[in-house]
Amino acid sequence: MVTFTNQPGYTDQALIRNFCIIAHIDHGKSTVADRILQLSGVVPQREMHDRYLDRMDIEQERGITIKSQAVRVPWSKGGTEYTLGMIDTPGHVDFTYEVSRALEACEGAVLLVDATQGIEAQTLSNLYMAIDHDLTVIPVLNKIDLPSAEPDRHAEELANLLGCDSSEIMRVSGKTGEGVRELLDRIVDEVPAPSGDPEAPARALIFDSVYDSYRGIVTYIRMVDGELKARQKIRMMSLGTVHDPIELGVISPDMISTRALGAGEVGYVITGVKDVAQSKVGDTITAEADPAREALPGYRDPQPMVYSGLFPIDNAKFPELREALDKLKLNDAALVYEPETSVALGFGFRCGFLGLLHMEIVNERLSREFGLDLISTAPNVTYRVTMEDGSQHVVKNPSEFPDGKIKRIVEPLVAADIITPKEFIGSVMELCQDHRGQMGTMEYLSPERVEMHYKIPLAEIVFDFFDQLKSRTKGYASLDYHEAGEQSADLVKVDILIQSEKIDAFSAIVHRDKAYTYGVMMTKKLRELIPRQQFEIPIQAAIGSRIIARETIRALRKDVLAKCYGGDITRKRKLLEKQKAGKKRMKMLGHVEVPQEAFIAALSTGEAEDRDSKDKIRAAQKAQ
Ligand SMILES: Nc1nc2c(ncn2[C@@H]2O[C@H](COP(=O)(O)OP(=O)(O)OP(=O)(O)O)[C@@H](O)[C@H]2O)c(=O)[nH]1
Repeated sequence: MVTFTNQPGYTDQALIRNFCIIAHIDHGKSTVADRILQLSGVVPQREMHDRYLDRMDIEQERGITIKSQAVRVPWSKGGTEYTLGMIDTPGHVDFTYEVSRALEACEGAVLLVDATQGIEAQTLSNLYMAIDHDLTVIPVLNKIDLPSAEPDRHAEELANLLGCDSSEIMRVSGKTGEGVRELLDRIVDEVPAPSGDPEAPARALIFDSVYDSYRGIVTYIRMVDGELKARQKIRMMSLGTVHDPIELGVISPDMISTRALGAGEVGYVITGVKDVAQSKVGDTITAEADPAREALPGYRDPQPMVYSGLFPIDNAKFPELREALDKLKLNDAALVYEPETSVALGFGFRCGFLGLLHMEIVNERLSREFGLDLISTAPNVTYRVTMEDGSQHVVKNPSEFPDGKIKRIVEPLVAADIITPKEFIGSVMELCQDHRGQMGTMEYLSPERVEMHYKIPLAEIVFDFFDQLKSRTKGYASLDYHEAGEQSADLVKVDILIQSEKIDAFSAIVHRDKAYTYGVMMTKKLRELIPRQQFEIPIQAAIGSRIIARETIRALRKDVLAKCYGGDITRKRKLLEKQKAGKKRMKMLGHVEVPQEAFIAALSTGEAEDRDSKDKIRAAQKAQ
């Protein structure tokens, strides 16, 4: 086993191969990475566990990769010791931005395809990204140990796509390790060594960072030119700040400090700085003594696809939420946020995410890593509204939806690529039509499978589209999408009123055709969730001043006649009249407190969470 501790300087650039593993979700990237770690000896047998590089608990529990992980592994071929910089990337469409940053740090990409499934939507999108970055692509079929694998068929499919011979497609099993040794040899042979200038002033690209509560910000870098030495002042080029690094090193698979990092190497820098504003993904690090003139191109900021409000359940925790978001942002460059206030939920942040899974993961990380209990409002996309008077509004939140005469509302569109077995073409078309999709072209990838292209409003795709696609195609279809302009649409804002009071957290912008369904769904949900009071509570859904749905929570009534055994009818009537008048007065004065659990349940889309919150509310009611 080779260790890098106390390595005097840096590795010879000609012996470095930096590559990433890219694939559709679940095609086995992390499993193949495990075998590479094992074969190269960087992780001893007794410490090995499945998906070693998925270091977060959420990743292990869900079995998906969320963060790219860079690790250095030694590999010897023909008596020469090479240094491989390997990056395991996520496969889900929400984390494409992670993949694009990883590609920037590599010269080669191993494109894995599950030999039982063949090419899927993210296989294509990741391949195109790798080609865009001029990377050498090594195509590999994985899971060849499975009895249902059809390596010959899928090798043909992949060869057609890449325009190569099917004999060039490698075959491996991440499970048994078969073929992985040959894959590493091929990486050494085919992936070019980094081409930076070792003599030039130092330039290193920050491709990721993380907040460590003991050491402060840990910055992951790819050295492009020159070298950085430990204890030499460094400068962040876009921020202009100068730091004394307290440690430089490589990850193999844990952090190992080195005396220097040279051109082509992937490693980390710790400056001891705890202020999160001092580190920016995409920035260039240079040496203060001999600074580079020009920064590296960096990254394009990702555009959030969906927005949602995040509010601490305990409003006093607002400053903690701000701090947590600042720290999380270091490790999740795609997260954006700005302060927001809601009448119903208090102070919070309007956050932008790349999709619903991203939103779910951020929520979960805030709760696990920072111990925050949060309510998130229903997600929505960004709209542009033009008024009759010519004024323009960008609406990221239903509460920003302008009152008055609207001339035009524009919504974002995505180009969706769906790959499906041909027997499901009809169901996919139907689903896309239900979601206001416009069909584009359709291509056969093989006689059995087609790729369909659609333009669909983003708002239609981010919510339940993927689940429905999976259920209609028995799990066989895959989806990828990217931004594709805008279109005008007939959208309205639906408000929810409880006791005639508008509850801002429940407002939503929806297509006019779906306004009624939303109104009915929300009012019904709230009727079940809000505890009964001494008076009757109307729950209404409205577009402007027009009510489109209504539910009523009946009043709790005391049996005022309980003590009247027999007796005079007029006496009973009097008691009932008195009760009625009392209820009327209460209704006018009464204020409905919507319990926090009701907010959480009403705003969640998951059935299970719904049930859970309903149970909690019932238990609370019982306890009263
Ligand atoms: N039989 C068999 N199963 C495999 C092989 N490679 C991966 N798997 C299984 O396939 C599933 C997905 O593997 P992962 O390595 O988590 O896939 P991934 O591509 O890293 O997934 P994401 O990072 O979430 O995109 C796991 O249950 C693995 O055990 C293989 O070669 N053979």
